[in-house]
Amino acid sequence: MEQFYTIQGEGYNTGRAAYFLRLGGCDVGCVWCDVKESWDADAHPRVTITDMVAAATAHAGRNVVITGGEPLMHDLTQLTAALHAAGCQNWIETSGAYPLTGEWDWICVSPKKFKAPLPSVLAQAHELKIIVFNKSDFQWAEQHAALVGEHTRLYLQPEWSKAPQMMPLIVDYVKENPRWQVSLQTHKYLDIP
Ligand SMILES: C[S@@+](CC[C@H](N)C(=O)[O-])C[C@H]1O[C@@H](n2cnc3c(N)ncnc32)[C@H](O)[C@@H]1O
Ligand SMILES: Nc1nc2[nH]cc(C(=O)O)c2c(=O)[nH]1
Ligand code: SF4
Ligand SMILES: [Mg+2]
Repeated sequence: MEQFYTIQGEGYNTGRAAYFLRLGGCDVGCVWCDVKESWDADAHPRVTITDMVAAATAHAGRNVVITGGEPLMHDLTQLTAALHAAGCQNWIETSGAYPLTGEWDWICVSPKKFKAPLPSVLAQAHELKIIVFNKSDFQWAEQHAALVGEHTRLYLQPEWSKAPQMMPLIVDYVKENPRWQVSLQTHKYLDIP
């Protein structure tokens, strides 16, 4: 759908330069999704793997974030192998609703109520990033934290439109439950892609 070189705004790798490949297509249907224009894969031009790798390696950075849309609706075996061959670190942003394909250096799973994450994907997550839209999401977060590995980093990120109301609750929750960390969509505050 789109490609851009920016700073990873969210989660564990916040602040690091990364080239983003946003793949079209998602059927998860989050009511608050901030890229609904990604949902229809056919609305976007097709780009070859060769062109994606060339674009991703045309900058100084070698971190690549594959996101979407839901990137795991595509078989990512060939794309991630080509990126690795070109010297890239492959990071994914996924809801976990589809089986994991591809070779990954960092897996961020952000599970959704609208389409359940697969236990096999949760088990491989380096990072669990829960979007907090209302108070009940803390309990929901704990249910998913029980399904990830013992070393998985745990993040609570406010849904953007609810951040003013949810942020005080997230701050209190993290102070009481310090195995969780705060994640903010810092790129939105910085007004960068
Ligand atoms: C647009 S999604 C694409 C990747 C994948 N479909 C997913 O949901 O993880 C990228 C990240 O943005 C988060 N996100 C989407 N809309 C958001 C919103 N309104 N507020 C906060 N985070 C949001 C998602 O939870 C996910 O972690
Ligand atoms: N800067 C920046 N960081 C991000 N981290 C995850 C994003 C995404 O939409 O997947 C995203 C994004 O859209 N921009
Ligand atoms: S899974 Fe990701 S891309 Fe799909 S609707 Fe939800 S936030 Fe948007
Ligand atoms: Mg985004």
